Amino acid sequence: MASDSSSASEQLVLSADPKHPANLICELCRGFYRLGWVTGTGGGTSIRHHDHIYIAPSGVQKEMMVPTDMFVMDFHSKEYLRKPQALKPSACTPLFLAAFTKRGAGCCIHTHSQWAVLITLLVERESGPDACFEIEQMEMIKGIPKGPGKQGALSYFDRLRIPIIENTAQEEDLTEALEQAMDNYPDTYAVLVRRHGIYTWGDNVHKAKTQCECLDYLFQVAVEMKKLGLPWTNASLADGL
Ligand SMILES: CSCCC(=O)C(=O)COP(=O)(O)O
Ligand SMILES: [Zn+2]
Repeated sequence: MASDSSSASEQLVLSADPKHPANLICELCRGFYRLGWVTGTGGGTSIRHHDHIYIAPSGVQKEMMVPTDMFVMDFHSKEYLRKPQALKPSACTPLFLAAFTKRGAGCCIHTHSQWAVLITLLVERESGPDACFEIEQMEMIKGIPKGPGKQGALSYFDRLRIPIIENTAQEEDLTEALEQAMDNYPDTYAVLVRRHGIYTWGDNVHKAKTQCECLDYLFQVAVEMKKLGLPWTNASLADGL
């Protein structure tokens, strides 16, 4: 029979509600796996629900996870309230925390999408604060909000800018650069990681997921445009790029 403390720990993740964060993370990751976003154990997602942060384990097949695999952290103390035995929390945890603390996000998604990776290789600008992917006059730009504290979404004629940071040997070592990119691009809801993928976040799960879908669509279109010699922005059209 389970002890009181182990059953209290299970209560944090066991629910018949499909919208419970522990159920949602498993369901979302199964969908993301089918899109090629979280294959080979890479990528993942984390949800903040009130004062609880739900975090997947590290190095596991993200499409095979069950709710009892989830770690739960207290948002304020950053103490783990639940630590499944023999598992480690995702190496992406400090990056997810940056989205929750610096941006007030309710959900953060990390993908290893090949379209995101290709975009980081196609952006010609050098590394540093100016390294960013830019695109305009694409319908799916309208799926991205204008910025934290701003009303509404970008318009078709707005230019979408997604900063790019350089990859590091260890996932957690990306945290400082990700936070710097958030400061340099106060309106951004995503940061690309060169030769690695993307971190994107939203106010809630629905927004993080749909924003991630819009971005991935734009990255795929942009890669195909590049192959056809088509410019991503009017400025590059004027420059003859
Ligand atoms: C082959 S995946 C390499 C690690 C990585 O980039 C990643 O996103 C997964 O981290 P986790 O600790 O959640 O497995
Ligand atoms: Zn990764």
